Amino acid sequence: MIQFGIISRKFSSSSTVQSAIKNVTIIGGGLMGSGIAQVTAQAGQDVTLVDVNSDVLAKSQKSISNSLIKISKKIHKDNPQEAEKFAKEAFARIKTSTDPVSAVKETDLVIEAIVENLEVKHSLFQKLDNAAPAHTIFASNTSSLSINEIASVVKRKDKFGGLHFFNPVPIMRLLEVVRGMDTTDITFSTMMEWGKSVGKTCVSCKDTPGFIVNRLLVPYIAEAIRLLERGDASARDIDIAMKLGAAYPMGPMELADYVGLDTTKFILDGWSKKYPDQPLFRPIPTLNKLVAEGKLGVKSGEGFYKYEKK
Ligand SMILES: C[C@H](O)CC(=O)SCCNC(=O)CCNC(=O)[C@H](O)C(C)(C)COP(=O)(O)OP(=O)(O)OC[C@H]1O[C@@H](n2cnc3c(N)ncnc32)[C@H](O)[C@@H]1OP(=O)(O)O
Ligand SMILES: NC(=O)c1ccc[n+]([C@@H]2O[C@H](COP(=O)([O-])OP(=O)(O)OC[C@H]3O[C@@H](n4cnc5c(N)ncnc54)[C@H](O)[C@@H]3O)[C@@H](O)[C@H]2O)c1
Repeated sequence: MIQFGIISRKFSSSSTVQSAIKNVTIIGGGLMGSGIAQVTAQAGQDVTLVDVNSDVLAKSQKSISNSLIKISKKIHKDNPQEAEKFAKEAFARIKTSTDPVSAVKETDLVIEAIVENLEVKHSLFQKLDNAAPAHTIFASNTSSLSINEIASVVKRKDKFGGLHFFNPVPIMRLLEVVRGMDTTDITFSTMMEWGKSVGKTCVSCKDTPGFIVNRLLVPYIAEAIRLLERGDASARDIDIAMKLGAAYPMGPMELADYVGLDTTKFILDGWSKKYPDQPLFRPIPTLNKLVAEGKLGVKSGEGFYKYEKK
């Protein structure tokens, strides 16, 4: 049975966070950014969700609205009016924008959830560093890049860290909070407290490839794709095996489709370039072919499986 951290937790942020973080800007309105915006708004904080693509923002607003309706019915299961009010109020706390620079002018925390590419993240953070107030904390939701390398282009390295959420953000209860080499104690504790304030259980990890979860999960997914590639078992049988034999909620092929095959490929490509001697990180022709064909998993309607387009 899935347990909702957000339900069992009272929506009272700790006093430190209440005074430090009132206004949060999420850059990247895709799969992860929309979920992060939602949980932040559910916790009573004001959010600006930014994407360069206004169509993405429209799609995100729709998915946030649907998700909020489901979640609010669970939180207020005996009170439909309260449920409707909760969903409405949370939705109203989320503004959208296509301009990252103006969106960070009055924010306390920026969480970046754009494409998994170091150069693109650098270019964004350089612009934001000049535009955001001095007190603003910057965090990246990167799956696989080094927090120190992302932070290398900003002046506020002491106010930079990793906040790594899991998909689907409104449901998954974990948040990995990552300290860079220059992250100060106050920045780190504010990030931990903020994570708790949005209903997540926080674990901390050094700035090491994949932090905790992805260092274990990505090689596992990669090995599953290699098993398929060798013709040892079908995608369906690999998934059934891991669900029924290891009690995983999704099999590795389903999970790769869910995470996004492009994101999975970006992670492996980055790691194999950086650690060429590690066989677990080597590129996988089957994965590369699917991505080249635009088969990115659930979000594109096809990956290892076919999906109804949303
Ligand atoms: C790569 C990155 O850096 C890191 C990562 O994110 S790695 C990926 C981590 N995520 C995972 O491993 C996810 C594994 N999968 C799961 O936990 C589950 O399959 C799942 C929670 C996604 C879906 O659960 P499942 O029982 O299979 O399906 P489903 O019945 O559709 O959903 C369960 C409940 O969650 C709800 N739900 C699912 N997604 C939701 C969302 N986004 N918002 C609100 N509710 C949602 C459903 O409505 C359903 O509610 P119900 O029980 O009241 O009907
Ligand atoms: N997919 C997952 O399961 C998952 C889980 C945890 C972390 N992450 C990480 O989160 C980040 C986002 O992943 P996602 O799956 O949400 O990707 P996504 O492709 O769904 O969304 C990324 C969004 O960023 C937007 N974007 C790109 N450049 C931008 C810019 N300069 N300014 C503003 N918006 C910009 C794109 O238009 C797109 O909508 C990546 O770093 C990824 O590694 C992904």
